[in-house]
Amino acid sequence: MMKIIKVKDQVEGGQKSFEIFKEGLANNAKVFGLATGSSPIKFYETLVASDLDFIGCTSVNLDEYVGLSADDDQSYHYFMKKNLFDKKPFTKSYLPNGLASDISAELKRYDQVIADNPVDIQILGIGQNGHIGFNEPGTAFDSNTQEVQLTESTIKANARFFENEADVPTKAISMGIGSILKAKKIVLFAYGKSKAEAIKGTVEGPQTTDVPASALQLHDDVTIIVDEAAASLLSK
Ligand SMILES: N[C@@H]1[C@@H](O)[C@H](O)[C@@H](COP(=O)(O)O)O[C@@H]1O
Repeated sequence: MMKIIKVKDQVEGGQKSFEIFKEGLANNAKVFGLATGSSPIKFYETLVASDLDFIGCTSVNLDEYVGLSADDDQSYHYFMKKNLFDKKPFTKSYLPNGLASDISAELKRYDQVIADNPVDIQILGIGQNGHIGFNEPGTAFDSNTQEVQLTESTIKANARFFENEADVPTKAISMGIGSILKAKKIVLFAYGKSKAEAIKGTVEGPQTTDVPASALQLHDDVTIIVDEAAASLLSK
């Protein structure tokens, strides 16, 4: 089932998802699936300002760029440290290793991490083309962790975080859609007009690999937090 929560802005969206995390912790959730990008930033700020703590908990992130080290300030490792882990550490935090010399061994390792740490609550953003994690259009709904070639549109969209578009890595390691769907509960954020088409496809479109997030229709506990612009193409 998909539940849509319309919010006025990212601050309100952050508060709504904070309530979901808080309730999850109170109900013994231990493993949190985390995401990067701009959409969860206000949510992380809310967590940081709160008195919740994640000692005894585990985090598992969705993805990492290939070729960036954990201390590169464009890496997702760095993003998570800066926005959350430095202030609210988890007892154990996992991300794919973007510098792994043996990528296929790294994919296996990460699948094992996911199998050993079943996610209670998964946070997601969404790409303009409907990607979740870095699962671009065409990705099978039952996919495991994989190395992905980023599409031109994703590289362009993410170029805003880099000095030059040429600096954006062209590959990433991403948890698969099948793995994402195994989370008990999923919370997806989408803000702004550039996400409206993707949200329409996710919620009202057919289940199609052309819109990776439409796979979420297969899950029974998805909350979609949207602002007015991102919700603007929904029929209700
Ligand atoms: N791999 C990330 C996704 O996990 C994220 O959802 C997406 C949207 O980012 P933003 O929230 O900044 O729009 O960007 C990247 O591609």
